[in-house]
Parts: sequence; C-alpha cells; structure tokens
Amino acid sequence: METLVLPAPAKLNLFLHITGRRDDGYHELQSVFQFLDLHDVLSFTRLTTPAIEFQCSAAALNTADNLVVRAAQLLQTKQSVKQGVRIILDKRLPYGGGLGGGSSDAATTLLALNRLWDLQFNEDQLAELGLQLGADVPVFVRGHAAFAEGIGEQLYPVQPSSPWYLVIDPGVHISTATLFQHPALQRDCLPLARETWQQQTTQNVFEPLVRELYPEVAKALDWLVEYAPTRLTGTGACLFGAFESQELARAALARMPAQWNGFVARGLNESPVCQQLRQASTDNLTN
Ligand SMILES: C[C@@](CO)(OP(=O)(O)O)[C@H](O)COP(=O)(O)OP(=O)(O)OC[C@H]1O[C@@H](n2ccc(N)nc2=O)[C@H](O)[C@@H]1O
Ligand SMILES: Nc1ncnc2c1ncn2[C@@H]1O[C@H](COP(=O)(O)OP(=O)(O)O)[C@@H](O)[C@H]1O
Repeated sequence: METLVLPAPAKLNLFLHITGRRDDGYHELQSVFQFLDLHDVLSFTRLTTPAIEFQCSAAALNTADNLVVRAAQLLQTKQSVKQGVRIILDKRLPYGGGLGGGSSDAATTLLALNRLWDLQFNEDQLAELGLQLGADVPVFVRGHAAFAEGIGEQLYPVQPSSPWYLVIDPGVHISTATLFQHPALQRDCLPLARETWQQQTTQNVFEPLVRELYPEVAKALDWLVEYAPTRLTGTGACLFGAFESQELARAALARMPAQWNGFVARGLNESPVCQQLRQASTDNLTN
C-alpha cells in the first residue's frame, strides 16, 4: 500500500480589489496571495479498487461534497482512473474565514493524486482543473505567492516580505457568495500596475462592507490596528496584522480578548506542499 502525506497551507489576501464584473456574474479581481506556515494535513493511500474513501477530523466537513472528494472525483473521471484512494484530512485551519483552507485541501488533493495515480498532468492542466473547483484553487496548485488577476486564475509570482502575522478569527460566519452580490460592494477599482503594487495604496474592498454588516469583525479590526497594520483576508471574517517579529505578534496575541481565536504564523512565498513534492517524492512514498 502506498501512502503520501502532504500539507495544505492557508493563504492571506494582502489586498483585494474588484475591477469589474463578468457576464457570468463572477468578479474580476486584483489581489496578492501569500501563504502561511499553518496548514491542514492530508494523507492519501492508494486503493486498487476505484473507491474514494474520505474521513475528516472536523465532523461538519465529513461529507461527500467536501472539496477534497470533488477534486479526487474530477481527476478520476477526467482520466478514467481505475484506482481509488483513501483520504484522511486532519483539519487544522479555521474554515469559511477567508484563509482558503478548502481550496488548499483541493489543490493538495490534485497534486497528490496526480503523483499517486501517475496521471502526468502538468502544472497548467492541474491549475485549470482546480479552477473548476473554486477561484482560489489555482494559486495553491502553482505554489508561489502571486499577484492575481481575472477571477484569481491569472497568476504572476511575486516576492513580498514575509512578516509574522497575528491572524484573528472573530468567530463570525460570512458567505462569500452573498458578499459578492451585495449592492454596496465597490466594483470599480482602477487597475494597478502589477510591477509597482507595493508602492501603491491598496485595500480589501470587502472591509467597509464587512465592518458594517458584522460589528464583531469591526471590533477585532479596531483592536488589532492598535498593534500593527491590519486587514481583512478574502471576504473574511479572518483578519491579520503584520509584525516585525514573532515575539511582537505573540505579545499582541497574549493580550487578545478571549472571545476571539487567534494564531501567529509566518508569511511564506513558496507553498510547503509544492516544495515537499519537488524535493523528495520517493521519501514520501512508503511501501
Ligand atoms: C474572495 C476570495 C479571495 O481570495 O477568497 P475567500 O474569501 O473565499 O477565501 C476568492 O476570490 C473566492 O474564491 P473561492 O472561495 O474559491 O470562490 P468560489 O467558490 O469560486 O465562488 C464562490 C462565489 O463567490 C462569487 N465570486 C467568487 C469569485 C469571484 N472572482 N467572483 C465572484 O463573484 C460567486 O458568486 C461564487 O459563486
Ligand atoms: N476541505 C474543506 N475545508 C474547508 N472547507 C471546505 C472543505 N470542503 C468544502 N468546504 C466548504 O468550503 C467553505 C469555504 O471554506 P474555506 O476554503 O476554508 O474558506 P474561505 O473560502 O472562506 O477561504 C466552507 O465553509 C465549507 O463549507
């Protein structure tokens, strides 16, 4: 039996602008994605029958429509694969909070099964398949911090600094689809030149809306900004502050009001899953 164990990292949107809306209702974005050194862990065991078995440590996600199962099914049908897989997801990332964990789990599944089932898809093909599962999946497939355009699928590698982040989950559920439909959402940001984004003023366009609709998120943003430059990630509700050192981020975490959850993590410009797959494919495969 062959088993592959791989991480699925979280992401932050360092900024998020909307520059327009497509005919199919999806929005044209500009954003910069950076990964965090906090991740879910997935294990993939090859089965000789075509079954896809799935087990998740979070009961609410232990379902047949989990993005991990959908990613495995997509590959299986695309290539008429006769083998199967048992997937165990150790869910460590908060979900539904703009950290992209579901998309990252899906991307890790595509990368892992491409290897385990020997499918020979290249990176472009896997990113394209990933896009069918969600707008955030391609960046996790490619594995580089990136300036994103289109709906998040046009990706250009960037190398932002890697501060220590204090990420706060204020415990509020926000529906991505509902926020994207909101009439007050700013959809007319002027396109930024991607070479100079760090010299330009940026924001997360969802932030004013989320502040208004979810006072608890506004409270957390107002608390954290006393310690560090602070921003919402994705459509929230998670938010982050960027610190110069782990100690400073931890000191702020120690003072954080008890009603929120928080963690300290480092920004990463390379995804650990891609590094791991590149480095030692055979080390990870145990007979
Ligand atoms: C906003 C972002 C920023 O990274 O992240 P999250 O807050 O979800 O992490 C993403 O664009 C979200 O990506 P993802 O979570 O994969 O979205 P999807 O499942 O593809 O889409 C969910 C819904 O959001 C809307 N949507 C999403 C992306 C986009 N560019 N335009 C949209 O209008 C659509 O209504 C869609 O039905
Ligand atoms: N493996 C998964 N991990 C997390 N969420 C998942 C997963 N599969 C499906 N989902 C669904 O996707 C939603 C978005 O999850 P996630 O990607 O973690 O957050 P976000 O899109 O807000 O960054 C969850 O609320 C959940 O219903």
